[in-house]
Amino acid sequence: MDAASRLSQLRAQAGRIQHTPLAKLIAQDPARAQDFALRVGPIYANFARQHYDRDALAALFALAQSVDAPSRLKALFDGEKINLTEGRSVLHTSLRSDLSDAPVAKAAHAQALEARKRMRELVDSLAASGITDIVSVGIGGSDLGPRLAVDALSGPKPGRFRVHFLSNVDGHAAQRVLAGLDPARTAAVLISKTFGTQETLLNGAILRDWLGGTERLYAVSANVERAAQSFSIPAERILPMWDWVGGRYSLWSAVGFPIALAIGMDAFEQLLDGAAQMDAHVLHTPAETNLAFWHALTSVWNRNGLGYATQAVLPYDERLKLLSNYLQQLVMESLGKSVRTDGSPVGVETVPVWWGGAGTDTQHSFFQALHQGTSIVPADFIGVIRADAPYPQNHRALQANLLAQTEAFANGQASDDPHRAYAGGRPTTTILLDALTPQSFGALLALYEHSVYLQSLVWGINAFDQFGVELGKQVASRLLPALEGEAQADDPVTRALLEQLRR
Ligand SMILES: O=P(O)(O)OC[C@H]1O[C@H](O)[C@H](O)[C@@H](O)[C@@H]1O
Repeated sequence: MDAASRLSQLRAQAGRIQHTPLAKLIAQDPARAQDFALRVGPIYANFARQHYDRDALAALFALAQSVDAPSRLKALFDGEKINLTEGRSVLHTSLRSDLSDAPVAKAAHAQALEARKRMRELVDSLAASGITDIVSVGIGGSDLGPRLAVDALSGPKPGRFRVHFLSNVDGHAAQRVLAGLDPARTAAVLISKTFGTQETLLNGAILRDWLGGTERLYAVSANVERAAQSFSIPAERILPMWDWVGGRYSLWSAVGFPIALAIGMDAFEQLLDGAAQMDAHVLHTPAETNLAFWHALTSVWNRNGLGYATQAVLPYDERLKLLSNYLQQLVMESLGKSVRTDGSPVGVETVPVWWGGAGTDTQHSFFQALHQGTSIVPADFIGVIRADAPYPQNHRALQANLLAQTEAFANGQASDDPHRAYAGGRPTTTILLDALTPQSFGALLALYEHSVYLQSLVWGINAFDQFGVELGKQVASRLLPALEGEAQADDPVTRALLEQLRR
């Protein structure tokens, strides 16, 4: 049976068990509490509270085999041009791992090591200077990963530098970031794969003028010439990236320069080691015991089997509060497609809307809807076993809440009063990190990356292009003159709005 038929049969599979309460599925097969769980290094994940059974899982693993998922994973690591619409290799794994003998992957790994050496030298030279603050200017993939990593991994003690992030083209963002900073003690890193992104070029110009010149300006780009020309930055202060790294997969490259400045180069390399550990697991482990396969197939089940339209990510750790922002780009920019790589319609639903936030705060905002709303929202709960904060009673309370929520979501609670009844049947995966370290954090992000790629294989879509974001950019550049002068817009509604904006 081909993948398309297997995919469309997931609905029938789901129909078989959809009306069996999740709590009953678990009670009928209590061994799933152990059997539906995996550990990979510092990460433990338990899928027992997903609304499937062993037969459904068998169908999902058969689906993965029918798209040759293991050999296509190898194709990614080997640097085959799997980004078909742009004719590119996709080698973010070569930034942290050396798992392939293919010459193109070997060459990419060598380039990555060389860039890392230069990055260490730049970190050291900045550390030896009088600079106290770094402003990282970038957006999308050139912002979200470093911003998350710095927030997650900066310890309670101040590091060598304070690292600030500037992404939004809204001038209030620049105003806020620069307030209180001293230009004489600040350096700026302009990060842009293309060096053609409007937001980054405008904010970069603000930084250059505010710093009073280009002396403390650094850049990271795949377009070194453009970076050098447009901002007069000398080559020794520009770190490279390459067209074989997608923006949303790039924090492992020199795009991670702000991470290395915030937590140190050694800790940055530990982050890469954690991702490398996950890479080796995902590449070398059979699907049935492979964490990325479990994660990806669970997402496909919730989307195409059960038909759930959104997915939440709920870290029970304040340090991971930006994870949902990061995953929104990783997952939704990668999988937000309606046509297959050959241009034909996908024929099934693809990416759900990803959203979330940190517990326990979110319990007091949107959890009501998750417990009793009419839409069922599958969720990844992420907890940390060992706390590093000095308040053990708070950590126990945090963990109790995580356990309580996932249990209540699954089991619900009957009541004669419909207002006080909980239907249950809300599926969750619980992911636990031994501790939040650069390694475990790197492994976690690599897990999500691989899960995204595996989902794209099942749907037959290209996870590595993002043409959908281009149209808005084109229209914006057409409309800019209309805001600056008298030019008119063709669209009648835009014209009416322009009249208001020009008042
Ligand atoms: O790194 P840059 O070239 O400046 O691109 C920054 C971002 O902008 C684009 O709109 C893409 O949608 C993102 O994938 C990319 O990460």
